[in-house]
This record gives sequence, C-alpha cells and structure tokens, in this order.
Amino acid sequence: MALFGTHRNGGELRIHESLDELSTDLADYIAEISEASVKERGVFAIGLSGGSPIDLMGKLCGAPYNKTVDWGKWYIFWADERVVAKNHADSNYKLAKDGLLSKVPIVPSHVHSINDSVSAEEAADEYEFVIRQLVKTRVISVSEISDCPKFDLILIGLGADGHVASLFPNHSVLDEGNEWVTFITDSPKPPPERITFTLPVINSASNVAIVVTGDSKAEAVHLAIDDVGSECPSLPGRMVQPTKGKLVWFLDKPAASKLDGFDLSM
Ligand SMILES: O=C1O[C@H](COP(=O)(O)O)[C@@H](O)[C@H](O)[C@H]1O
Repeated sequence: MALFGTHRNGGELRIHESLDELSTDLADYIAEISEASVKERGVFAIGLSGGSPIDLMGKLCGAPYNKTVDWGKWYIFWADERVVAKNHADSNYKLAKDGLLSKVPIVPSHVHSINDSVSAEEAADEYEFVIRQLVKTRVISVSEISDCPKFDLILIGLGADGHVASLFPNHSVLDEGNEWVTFITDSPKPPPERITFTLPVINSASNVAIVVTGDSKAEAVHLAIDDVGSECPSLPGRMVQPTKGKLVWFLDKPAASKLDGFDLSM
C-alpha cells in the first residue's frame, strides 16, 4: 500500500510499494487532472519530459483510461527535449510517441514537438513562440501572478545529480528569469544540445509531478525534499516549488529510502 505524506513546502509525497502500484496511481492522477482541466477550460495542456516517467505513464494506454480519458482535448508539449532527430534513440518525442502518443487517439496537430533541424538556440526561440501563440488563444492558460504560461500539468523526472527537465546543477540556465524556453549546448548528460522550460515556467504550472524511482536517485531525493538547511539550495529538484500550483512527488521505496524518517520496513 502506498504511503502518503507532505514535505517541507506543503507538497505531497506518494511512496509506492512497487512500480506497478506507482504507475497505476500516476495514471489515475493524470486522468483526474485531465478531466478537471477539460471540465474547467475545455482542454488539457501537459508538458512532458523524458526518462522513466514516460514509461510509468504507460497504463494510460490501456483500460479504462483509453476509453475514459478525453484524448481529443489533450495538447502535448515537452518540458525538455534533446535537439536530435525525432527518430533518434535520445529523442524525448520518440520516447513519448512510442510509449503513449501512438497508442491513444491524440489529435496529431495537438502534439507540439520542437523543430530539430535548427540550432538549439533557434529551436528554443521557435518553441517559445509556439507556446506564446497558444497562450494567446488560451489553449495554455496564463499565470495570474506572472506573464508565464500555466500548464495544467508538467510531468518531470529527477536525475541522480538532482537535475529536472534540462536544468542541471550549477548551470547558469537555473538563473534564467525572462525566457520561457531556453537552451543549453553543454549538457553534462548526453546529448549536449537541449531545450528546456525555465524554472519560472515550471513553477507557474497548476500541477507539477516529479516521478522518481530506484535507489540511484535516493540521495538526490533526500537533498531535494528534506530539510537539509543550506546544504543544497540550488539543487534543481529542490527549486521546483510551484507558486500557486500543487506539487506531487511519486516515489518508489528505493528512491525514498534516504528520506529523513523513512523506514523501509513500513
Ligand atoms: O536527461 C533527462 O533526464 C531526466 C531524468 O531521466 P531518468 O531516466 O533518470 O528518469 C529526464 O526527466 C529529462 O527529461 C531528460 O531529458
């Protein structure tokens, strides 16, 4: 059975017994936010990233979600993307297409992937332009306190080094306060060229889910969530603090194993 709790910023912690339990809870959670967004705004705008969270969304392709989710109202974006061809093994688009988008009736024109045939800088600029157009037409909502887009849900993972999206520790990209989408050409994790939502955009979302599994991420989870004082103020995972939105951490027990007060026998 999952353990539910809160963390220092009032966000929610969901610690799961198994990956199967986590993926069922994640599918339920996404389906609920989709339903609420469609009810409130008529559409659902989700920002995906890469890595394990996409595999863990896989249950959305099966019953009951394949029939109950209003797929025609989904608009897909990438919170980060590697600047590689769409059929490249490193492409976050390919990962989502193979694992989800090709298996559910999402409208192709609602899938907003990056232009991979230009430089990372141009791809980031073009992607921000696309998002600005969709904010104007309110396919993407807008934050009441900044001019940032307010995605209904941004779904991200956490690297063992504490990175989220393509926001890496000690990188100047963490200080980007004006752009919505920016780029890097020196990612410490290959491939080097990437585009990424900036922290103000991630923190303006209505909902942010951080999905982390495996004991190789346990230290990063501890540093991102626990009260570690000034030890790690600029760990990207720790800097995800939605201003008005809701943050939920989806963890399995190995990823949660170094959290203060966590007892593996629970
Ligand atoms: O490089 C990236 O890594 C993170 C984490 O991936 P994981 O496989 O360790 O879960 C991912 O969220 C990000 O989108 C991706 O570009």
